[in-house]
Amino acid sequence: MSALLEIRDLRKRFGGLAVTDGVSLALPAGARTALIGPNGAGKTTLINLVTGHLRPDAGSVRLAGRDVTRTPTAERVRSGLVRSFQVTRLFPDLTAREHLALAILQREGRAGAMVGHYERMPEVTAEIDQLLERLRLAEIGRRQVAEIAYGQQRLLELAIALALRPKVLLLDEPAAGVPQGETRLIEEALAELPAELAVLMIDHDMDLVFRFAREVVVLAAGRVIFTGPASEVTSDRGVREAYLGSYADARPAA
Ligand SMILES: Nc1ncnc2c1ncn2[C@@H]1O[C@H](COP(=O)(O)OP(=O)(O)OP(=O)(O)O)[C@@H](O)[C@H]1O
Repeated sequence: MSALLEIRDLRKRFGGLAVTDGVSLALPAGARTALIGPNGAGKTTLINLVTGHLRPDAGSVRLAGRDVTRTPTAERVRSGLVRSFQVTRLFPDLTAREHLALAILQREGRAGAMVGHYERMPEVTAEIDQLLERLRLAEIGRRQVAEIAYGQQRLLELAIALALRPKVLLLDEPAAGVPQGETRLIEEALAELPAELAVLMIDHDMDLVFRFAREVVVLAAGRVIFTGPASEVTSDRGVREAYLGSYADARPAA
């Protein structure tokens, strides 16, 4: 089957620096791929090129076979290319339910101004209930974001992303900043993502990477230096020496 997300020979320079230097990768349906690499390797830039927040100098991005290299971000989202919202993009005085109503209305192409009336839309409230249940957030649905724990805010980001019905989901350090006791809930939510969804996750936490990802892509100085099964990344000499440091002896969870 052809890839849901296909990146071909993508290039981006900032001044004299080739930050994305001929990157190609493909995610089929159901992919669980981690994008790792040292600070400054170009991970965030690559994600920004894929979402359309940045424009590449060369190369292409295809979504479900369609070239979206020049497509505006909002249209990519509507086509199923979704990046998880960051906590910093949540509205502190809106409730979790209101955030999900906004995402659902946006997906349906209905005006955000209707969010004040969403409780009178049974199909919207039913979907909100389902999403909250799925992310174990049912109890805090009516609380303002400012009042809920940070781990719950990160679960809400995932719920919002799922409300947009993604085909491809890009996750930027989904558990970063979450206190130890709450990371299990995030990992459970990640483990329960729809099977057919293609997921690309950036993370520095190698324990999380090994538990989540089946495939790992290692980026260094803007180039892919390894693509392969998570079980093989730590035995790759170049990756071991240059990029995993103290994790070089780690092994994927059985
Ligand atoms: N808008 C920009 N203008 C100029 N240089 C930039 C810009 N954005 C990123 N860079 C540079 O590009 C390189 C790659 O940055 P990027 O943030 O993509 O790396 P990263 O792998 O995500 O790093 P980290 O793990 O620290 O988040 C860095 O050297 C950074 O300074």
